[in-house]
Amino acid sequence: MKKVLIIAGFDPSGGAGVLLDTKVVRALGEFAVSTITCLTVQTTERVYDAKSIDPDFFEYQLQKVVEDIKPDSVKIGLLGSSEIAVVVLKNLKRYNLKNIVCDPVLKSTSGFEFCKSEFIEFLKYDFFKVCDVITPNKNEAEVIFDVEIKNFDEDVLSCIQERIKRMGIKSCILKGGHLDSELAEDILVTQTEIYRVSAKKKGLPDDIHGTGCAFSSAFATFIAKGYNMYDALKQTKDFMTGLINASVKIGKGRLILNP
Ligand SMILES: Nc1ncnc2c1ncn2[C@@H]1O[C@H](COP(=O)(O)OP(=O)(O)O)[C@@H](O)[C@H]1O
Ligand SMILES: Cc1ncc(COP(=O)(O)OP(=O)(O)O)c(N)n1
Repeated sequence: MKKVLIIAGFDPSGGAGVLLDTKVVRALGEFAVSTITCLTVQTTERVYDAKSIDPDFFEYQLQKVVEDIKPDSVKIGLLGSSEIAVVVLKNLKRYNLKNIVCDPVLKSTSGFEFCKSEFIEFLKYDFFKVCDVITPNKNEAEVIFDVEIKNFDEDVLSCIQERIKRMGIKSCILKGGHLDSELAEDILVTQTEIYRVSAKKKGLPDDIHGTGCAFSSAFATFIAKGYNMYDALKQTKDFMTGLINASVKIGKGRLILNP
């Protein structure tokens, strides 16, 4: 059995964060171990607050689990503070962890700002370099690459490809859930290739909660299974389409995924 290390935040409603991530890994037949970076007060309607775990305590948690269980891939979700991000970066290097998939969660769809500007600079110029792939949505990609995105046209993609080379980022999957289009298109941009997958969009762009968390966990699981990036993306897209089509309403707010 493959092991996927989840480094992410806690959403008590189960619609995002480690509760969803671990369900995704399990649904794909592999084993998730999880470390929690921060706690949120959150429902299917919105994020109310977030509080980081003490960085030393978080590091203790991470080191002990990694010394016990060697992961086949790592999914990084909400980091929540520069202090936690510094600890994660230090330990990714220290334990020489491989197959690192980072979902750069900056702001919730309901508008809650998870991080400050100096934290974003740290991610851009120090953290992303050690990741094998980052998976920003439209809004995150605009902040990370300093480019306005109305759609994924050739000009936008070549601009992003040029920036990932300049910033030393190995590869990036641009997620198109928030674009105003009939298709939900996701694009893998490496330093040399551009590869697209798409599916029909269900409902309105922001109707479903947790899609970014599920996407990055599924992708990390397919990488742990040994798929290359292109096949992992195809598999992830099929898995996501099934999950999204079966999304459920369990609270007063957005639909959630139930892997
Ligand atoms: N309404 C939708 N219909 C179909 N696919 C969607 C929909 N919303 C998001 N997706 C897909 O879910 C995944 C996560 O994308 P996105 O919602 O953009 O990320 P995030 O949750 O980080 O904002 C992508 O594969 C995207 O194409
Ligand atoms: C604890 C926690 N982690 C991540 C998110 C963001 O979830 P995501 O799937 O990226 O996007 P939205 O559901 O906000 O559209 C979160 N809300 N909480």
